Amino acid sequence: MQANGNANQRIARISAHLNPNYLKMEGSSGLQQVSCRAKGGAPGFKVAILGAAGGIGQPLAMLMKMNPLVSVLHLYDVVNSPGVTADISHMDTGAVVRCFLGQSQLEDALIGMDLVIIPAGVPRKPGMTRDDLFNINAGIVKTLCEGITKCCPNAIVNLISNPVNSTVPIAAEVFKKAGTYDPKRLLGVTMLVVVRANTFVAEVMGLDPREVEVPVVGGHAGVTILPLLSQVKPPCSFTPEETDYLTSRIQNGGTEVVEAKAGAGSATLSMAYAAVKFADACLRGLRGDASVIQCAFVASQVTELPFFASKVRLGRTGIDEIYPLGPLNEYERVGLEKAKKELAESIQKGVSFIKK
Ligand SMILES: NC(=O)C1=CN([C@@H]2O[C@H](COP(=O)(O)OP(=O)(O)OC[C@H]3O[C@@H](n4cnc5c(N)ncnc54)[C@H](O)[C@@H]3O)[C@@H](O)[C@H]2O)C=CC1
Ligand SMILES: O=C([O-])CC(=O)C(=O)O
Repeated sequence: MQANGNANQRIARISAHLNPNYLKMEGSSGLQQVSCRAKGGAPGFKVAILGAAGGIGQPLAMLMKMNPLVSVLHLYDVVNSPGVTADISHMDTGAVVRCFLGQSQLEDALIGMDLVIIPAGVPRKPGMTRDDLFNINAGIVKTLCEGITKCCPNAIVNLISNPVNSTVPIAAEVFKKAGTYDPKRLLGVTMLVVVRANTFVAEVMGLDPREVEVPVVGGHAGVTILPLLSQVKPPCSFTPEETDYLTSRIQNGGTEVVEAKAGAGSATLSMAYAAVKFADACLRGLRGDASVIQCAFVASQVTELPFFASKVRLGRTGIDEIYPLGPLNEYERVGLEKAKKELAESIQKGVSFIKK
């Protein structure tokens, strides 16, 4: 009897994580009892996704469940996280998946996390800029970051919500206010523009995109996105027409998807791919792998601006090193000045949102 009692308690505990309403549901199947005897995940990192039921959140959750470095995956949203969690939890990979629904469960979702990925917030519709999302997404990011300060102040934060050029400064100010700010652990995710740049350059040059590396610096909106085509690996030389075409296509890749989706949102699938590529790099850094380098929008002294995207080396405590921009050609120097002007305003807007 005692053994059955313990087993039932285990069933209830595990099932409650999958679906907070489970305890109010009728019956429990034999299959659920068997699953309760499982060990509960391989060794690895604990990752939370905030906004896990969204267009990015769902494929991102699926791909993180497939990542062997993840042992525990917390899926938090203000709607629909039970369905997403139930679905993903059936995948026969190592990570244990747990559901968190609504503001009252935010802190539980965050306790003990090593990495928090934030794709929460509204996406663009045709005709909008990323900055048009500020009014809604700034408040969402502020609330989520307040939760991080309380529950996992040492977690690495990957911030996806737009406008990244302002939401990263917002997050930094929230952390500063709480006394938990560590600039090495806060990273704005600009990986998607790198992924696009690799793809578009490969198309033009007839290369395999997996073998192309384009550094993209600056920020994550319009002219603040600055691909450094003079530093592409393998070394490529572009005509002025190719340079114009590639720079413009990389800067407007997000808008290309927003227009193609015609009101149904912005990039979600390529973004989930990029977010996982970036999160995996952060986890490999945390594990102690050598030479894990990616571009990200971070607190920086590479320019006179307080935040800037450039190549960073990831390590056991987040960012280990931020690389200088390297030699720029005249085209890139002009682009850099334009990028800095717009970036300065977006950064200030984020800072003022918290300081006001
Ligand atoms: N950094 C980048 O490269 C990219 C950023 N984005 C941005 O990512 C964000 C999300 O995009 P999608 O997933 O397409 O939007 P979506 O609308 O499909 O999903 C957003 C999710 O956030 C949730 N959410 C809203 N308020 C929340 C809160 N307070 N706490 C937790 N979750 C909350 C919603 O319930 C929804 O499930 C947008 O701001 C978008 O602009 C999109 C693509 C690329
Ligand atoms: O364009 C958008 O609104 C979403 C985004 O940041 C991107 O796809 O790069």
